[in-house]
Amino acid sequence: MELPIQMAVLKRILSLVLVILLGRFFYRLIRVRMQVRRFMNNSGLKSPPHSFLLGHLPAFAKLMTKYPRDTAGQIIPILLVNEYPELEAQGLVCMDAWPITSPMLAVFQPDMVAQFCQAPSMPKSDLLHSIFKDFTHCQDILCSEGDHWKRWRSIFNPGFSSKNILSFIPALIEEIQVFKDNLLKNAGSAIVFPLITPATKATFDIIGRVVLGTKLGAQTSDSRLYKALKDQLGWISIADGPNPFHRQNHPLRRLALWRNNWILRNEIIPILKRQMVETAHAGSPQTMSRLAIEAHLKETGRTVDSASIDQAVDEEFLSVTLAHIEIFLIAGHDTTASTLCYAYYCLHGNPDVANRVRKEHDQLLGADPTEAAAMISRDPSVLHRLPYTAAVIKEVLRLYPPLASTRSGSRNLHLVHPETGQRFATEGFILLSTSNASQRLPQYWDRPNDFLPDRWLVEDDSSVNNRKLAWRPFEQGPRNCIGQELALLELRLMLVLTLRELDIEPAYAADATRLFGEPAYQAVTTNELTNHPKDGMPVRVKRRGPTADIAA
Ligand code: HEM
Repeated sequence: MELPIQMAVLKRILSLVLVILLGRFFYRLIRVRMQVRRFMNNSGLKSPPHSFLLGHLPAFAKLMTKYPRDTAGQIIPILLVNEYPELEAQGLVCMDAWPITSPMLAVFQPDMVAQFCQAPSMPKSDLLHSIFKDFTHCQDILCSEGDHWKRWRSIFNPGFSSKNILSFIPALIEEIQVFKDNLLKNAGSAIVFPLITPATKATFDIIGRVVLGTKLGAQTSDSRLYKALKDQLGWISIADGPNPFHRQNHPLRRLALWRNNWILRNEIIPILKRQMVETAHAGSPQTMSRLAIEAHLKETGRTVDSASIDQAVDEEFLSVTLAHIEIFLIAGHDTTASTLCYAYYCLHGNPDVANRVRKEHDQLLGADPTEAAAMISRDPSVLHRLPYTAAVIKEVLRLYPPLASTRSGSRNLHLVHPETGQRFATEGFILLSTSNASQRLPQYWDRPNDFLPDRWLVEDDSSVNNRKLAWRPFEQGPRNCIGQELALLELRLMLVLTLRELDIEPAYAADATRLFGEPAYQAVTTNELTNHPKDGMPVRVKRRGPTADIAA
């Protein structure tokens, strides 16, 4: 008799839990939809059709029937503006995709972006915190705020200065040499492979040299650190709404996160401890780990030796430094890798530009490309004398920015359109700086969808001002990318050391899906946080002989 009674009680409890969950869901749904409706009515905002039950999801679903299904989410605002041209004049689009994500204001008018990214720089969004909370516990400078952020940013700023970065060049050359040799192994064969894989491993090894002063060996071995970090990226959530199918609800997620955190800690902390002992003898270049250690030893007035290290070391210092090393390793590799892939892609599609770039390299470094590495090692500052190559990279980042910044809206913040004076409340919204859109707006850019590096060499006033405002791949203001100098220099070096010896040809199928006419569109990529080229950019590699160089 007892069993049926217990079952009945269990059923009741389950029904109650279900009712509570559904109640919470519908309560939140009504609140979100009313907030969005109120916002649209009060601001007089034009919007795609908005359903009370499903928000903008039906409008997005209809829109996406015209485009590849895996188009990266950050492209949707520009597709919406193309679909509903009346939205462009507002400078922003409201996107209510709850319960997939919180409602967002995707802002593309550059002055309005400055109103929440520059003055003031609003706190980072809960979405960003939800991504990193189980990983770095948001103790790093990407996610943190206030005094904590200020203190750590000022510790690391000198490490990312131009001067310090130039002193890493010989180490970077070593890693790029491995990258080139790996590509050359496939040269001349019919092998097609996703370029993003070797590019990501190379940029990972490069950031390892800068951040930890250590060879991480992702390009040459089965690196545990690399594998754990990539696996971790797959598990950290990016849906902040109650989406039942998201990987954040996987029953083994916690275990996987714990395991990866454990591996990362065990790989990185011994390096930090070793460097704490050696720091008294450290010279230039200043790696990020050494900068953190020096700041800590200076503040505490301690010295440590190998005998006392395990007792002397401060747990809190270690965990915050670990969080920073992890965030630098993450932020510093796949953004640069996908930019590199797009650079080869754009150059292949624009042979005249590619020839001009090669000519610039010949003129600066001599006609023999095999001499370049030694010349640059002797005088790394030559990398600052490549204006056309620099313009190519800027143009690549204009067309294919790998990520967008998010901030929290607030009761105290209204965005004001500089021309119309229209005001928009921001409370309850994630604010998205939509660089994909602002960098392709026809009012800021001539022939916005064309790859035109020369636009960066024109000194005419109006276009210079437009460029300053609307080009935001690294965001602007106090929370801009700390690694931008490094990324730009690294990309220049990678092109200089490869472009005259290799032809990297995209190998998409003739009937591949396309966006804006391109098969290499930015696509949703499983287990990655930033925009990657579709299918990792399949390519074929050919070695360029001396004849090809002369012909160029
Ligand atoms: C092409 C390459 C890169 C691009 C396009 C890029 C883009 C960005 C953007 C848009 C932000 C602002 C994010 C936000 O507001 O939430 C950012 C921040 C950041 N980036 Fe990069 N990044 C690149 C390379 C790097 C590299 C090489 C590092 C080196 C470690 C790095 C480290 C960081 C860090 C630590 C922050 C947070 C800065 C702060 O809030 O104080 N990034 N990056």
